[in-house]
Amino acid sequence: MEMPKSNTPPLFERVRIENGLKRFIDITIFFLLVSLLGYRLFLLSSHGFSCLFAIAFLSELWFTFNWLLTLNCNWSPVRYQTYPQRLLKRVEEVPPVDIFVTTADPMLEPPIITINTVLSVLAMEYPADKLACYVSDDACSPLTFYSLCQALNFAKIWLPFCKKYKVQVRAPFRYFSTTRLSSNESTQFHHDWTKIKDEYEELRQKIEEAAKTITYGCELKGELADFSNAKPKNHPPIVKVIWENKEGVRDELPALIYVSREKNPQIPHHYKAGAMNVLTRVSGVMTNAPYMLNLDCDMFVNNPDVLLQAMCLLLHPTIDKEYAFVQFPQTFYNGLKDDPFGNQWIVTMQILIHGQAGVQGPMYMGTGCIHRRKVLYGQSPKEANVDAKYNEEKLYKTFGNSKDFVKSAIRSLRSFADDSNCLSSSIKSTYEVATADYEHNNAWGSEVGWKYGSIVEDVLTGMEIHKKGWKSAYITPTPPAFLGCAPLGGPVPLSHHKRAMTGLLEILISKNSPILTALSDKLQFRQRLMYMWAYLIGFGAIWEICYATLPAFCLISNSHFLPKVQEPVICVPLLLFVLLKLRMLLDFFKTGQSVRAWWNNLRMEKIQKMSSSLLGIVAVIFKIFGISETVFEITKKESSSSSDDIKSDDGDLGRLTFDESPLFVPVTTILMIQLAALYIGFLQMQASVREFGVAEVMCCLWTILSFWSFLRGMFAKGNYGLPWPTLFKSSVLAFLFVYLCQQTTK
Ligand SMILES: O=c1ccn([C@@H]2O[C@H](COP(=O)(O)OP(=O)(O)O[C@H]3O[C@H](CO)[C@@H](O)[C@H](O)[C@H]3O)[C@@H](O)[C@H]2O)c(=O)[nH]1
Ligand SMILES: [Mn+2]
Repeated sequence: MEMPKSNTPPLFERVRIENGLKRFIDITIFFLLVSLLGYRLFLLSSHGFSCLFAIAFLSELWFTFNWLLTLNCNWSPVRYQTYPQRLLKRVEEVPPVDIFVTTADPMLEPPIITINTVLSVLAMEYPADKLACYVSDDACSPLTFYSLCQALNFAKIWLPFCKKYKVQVRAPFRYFSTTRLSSNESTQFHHDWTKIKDEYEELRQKIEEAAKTITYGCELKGELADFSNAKPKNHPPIVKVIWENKEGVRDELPALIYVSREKNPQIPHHYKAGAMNVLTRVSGVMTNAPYMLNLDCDMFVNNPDVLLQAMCLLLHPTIDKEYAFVQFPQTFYNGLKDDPFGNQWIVTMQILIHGQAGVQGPMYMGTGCIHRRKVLYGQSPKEANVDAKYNEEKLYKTFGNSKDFVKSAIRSLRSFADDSNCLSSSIKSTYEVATADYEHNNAWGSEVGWKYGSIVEDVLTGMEIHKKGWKSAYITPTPPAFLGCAPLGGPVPLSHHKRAMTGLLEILISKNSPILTALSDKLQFRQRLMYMWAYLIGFGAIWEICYATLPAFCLISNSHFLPKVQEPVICVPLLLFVLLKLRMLLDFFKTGQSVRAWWNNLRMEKIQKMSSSLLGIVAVIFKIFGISETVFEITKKESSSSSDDIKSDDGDLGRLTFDESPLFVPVTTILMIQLAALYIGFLQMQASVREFGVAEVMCCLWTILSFWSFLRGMFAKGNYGLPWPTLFKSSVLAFLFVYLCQQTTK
């Protein structure tokens, strides 16, 4: 525990997590890696230079370096314990919070999902007059706006119901699909429950019906008239106050505001980061709360106390100037059994991020995070005098030309509370700050707000905050704070991963790279290593691919790169292999997962490295050479939003499905290479022109086993089968590889 002593009990505790066994394993692995390097150097010096050994050496050098980075991330984990009950006794009033929900495409992100998130936000356990929910719609969709208006009507009965019965899950679709009536409850409850469920069902159907009639370009009347000429990528700003808590009533509804920033095809909009900056400004001129919580449209509030939890850290008297943001884990509700796509991130969220929390703090993950507004306005820790930093001219140069916004920014930076003003009266200023060219010639996206330059704006923005010397905290309450939806099936999980890898690598080569700014920023040394680790995940794919094709090369060209079985050094790579897999298995057991889940994650990790990471690298190379820009492709959300959600027992739900996406080509190619290598090795053995390379054969078999789903895909039909063009491209590439291997040995 690291808390200053005082007579009042603390609002939170920061507790070290013991992990002696893991440290021991990690260090052992490190020494084994070093021994392997030593062995490689010895071979290189005694046998002379060979390309094969050089590649093996470089790969192993990479693995060793990367292991040091991994070790750093896991070395000193901490967890936070919060006491919201004490907070309520201590403070007279909790501070206002602005909540941002982003959505960008009504097809990929059906409005019913967004409104469920919004409903869960409106129903949080927090004084309603302190909350305002801003929904950013990057598609300018009349359907989304219509759905929000309908959702508001439903909220008027949903909120009282939630508060009366202390409902935990306040996203209706989830609540009704996970709770059933039992005879223990009162008849009044039965009556209310059935009524609300019917109302929700009606709301859902209304939106479904509307989806058929309300489309872009159709004639719209009344409140929707503003959308008549709007095109998703070309339209003026639209800001609408759907609900305003006019009298500042505690038990009423929080404010709800719809924001669609202007889009102009000539002006870059910077995807989500751009949307977040507009939300920051619009909320600045409207409510200007000192704290901002942001959520993806599919991340609903699962624990209604989250804001109180976070306030335990943010309001703690002695550390007011330390924690810039509080991050909650990304947890998913639509997880399939045993995590077949390896994207539930359970080990990451329950183990790895605690490791990050033990240094300067967790990275910002883009959703489920509460920021201090003034930090995003560029403030550094312990920076007292705002007036000295900004003169009038500098203010406009930094924050842009809106008088009202600049005024609000000054108040934030001075930590002045804003008097509640009438939202509708500030509509005019919101239009001003939501224009597409507002950020021209000022500091938005560079010094203030969400940072531009990477499609993982979150990690970049968080790093820039850490660079100022701020810390961040990680809270993992039970039940989980927020729940989102992870992509299932087809190329979606892979393209999702590819986008992350592209974005991370983008930061590494940008001017913000923590290598370049090492002398001028306040990142702690270990925190810098942590960011390096994250940025290099994608890059590591190159070495993984080398290492996966080396054994195949050896079998084809009748050579060796690993020790023979009779040599005692074989223990080193063997032990390394076992320990690495065992270490991962221990993490899975510790988080209550099965051996199956471990295996699924293991193979998916390997598949991801050789597909999405590889293509991520390619995307970044294209960007460097100006061939194409990196794009934020929105992930398709599953819309299991009806209240009667029947869990499908379909055993094939977790099976990988394929299409002609280039993502599937590299893995298929590598798989074919392994198969060809085994076959050729076998033929040569028959002809007894060689000894048997046991280690190499084992490596090939391991890769084939990891790519089993692809092997099945080579023979399956329909969605489960690899399509002909993919098979054809891969065969050509594999054939080329085999041919080249044979050439080198001639
Ligand atoms: O032009 C855009 C593109 C996306 N979004 C929103 O961004 C969010 C995240 O998009 P999604 O496709 O779901 O991406 P994920 O990979 O699931 O998002 C993770 O990764 C992103 C980039 O690192 C972070 O911004 C997210 O918060 C984090 O959940 C969604 O609410 C979108 O509506 C926009 O508002 N405008
Ligand atoms: Mn998402």
